[in-house]
Amino acid sequence: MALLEISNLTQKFGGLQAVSDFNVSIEEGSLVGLIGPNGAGKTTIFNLTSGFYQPTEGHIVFNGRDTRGLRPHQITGLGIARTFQNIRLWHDMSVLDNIRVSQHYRMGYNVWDAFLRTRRYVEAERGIDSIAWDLLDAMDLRDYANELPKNLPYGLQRRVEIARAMSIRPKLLLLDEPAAGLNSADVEDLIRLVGWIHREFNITIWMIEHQMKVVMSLCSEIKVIDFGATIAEGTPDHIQSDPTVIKAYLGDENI
Ligand SMILES: Nc1ncnc2c1ncn2[C@@H]1O[C@H](COP(=O)(O)OP(=O)(O)OP(=O)(O)O)[C@@H](O)[C@H]1O
Repeated sequence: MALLEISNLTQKFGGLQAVSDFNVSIEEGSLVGLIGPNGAGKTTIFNLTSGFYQPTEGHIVFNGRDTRGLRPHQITGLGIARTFQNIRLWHDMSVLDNIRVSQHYRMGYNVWDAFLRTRRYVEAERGIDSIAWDLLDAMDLRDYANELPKNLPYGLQRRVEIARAMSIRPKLLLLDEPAAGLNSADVEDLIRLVGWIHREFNITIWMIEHQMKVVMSLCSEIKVIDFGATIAEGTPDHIQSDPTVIKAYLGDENI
């Protein structure tokens, strides 16, 4: 059984059909790309998968469970973490606190435990700290633990955002254009980082990306959409030479 099974997914915004009968089956442990021209519906598919929108039609089944009706934090609880096209960090909290805070949804203590500083509270907080420091070490961020993200270069902010997503120990990591806004050295770092995370944590990754270099170096399979519908799928080599894909990106006159 696939880890993520999306069938007949359709999303309408008023008269606009942003996603149209979209299907995908993502196997556990794979690293899969989702590409397509601007406005093709990629982020909408991620927003549906992570519970930000409820689909007009269709089903999203994650780890055997239909996610319809679940709120984003419940979907996070099932093991889906994501990053955003425009980095979303708490810029006035330290890097360490950004990573700590995302784990609180599963802290296992209530407000009275926190108020009375019970053993349950102290142990849960210790666990959160230890995961956060382990991740900072693993992702070469320890030196920046006490910095505010807004004071870091963009490439490091992206790294912090990925570390924060990883702090919930997801089964599936959704990366929405992780290379957006990065310079070429940072793109190389990102390729290394995502490849390393995939291997080290044996995690399933689904990635939207415009930079072909990133997609082609990392993904074993790619799905291409245009106007909300799948137009091609296959290996990077197959996709690169598919005339339908070239036409979608460049228009008829360039073929
Ligand atoms: N909340 C919304 N309300 C209305 N229309 C929306 C909404 N979200 C997305 N759309 C529209 O749906 C279409 C698909 O948008 P989406 O952001 O999913 O595309 P995308 O493939 O991620 O594009 P890009 O590569 O530029 O990020 C676009 O026409 C967009 O304007």
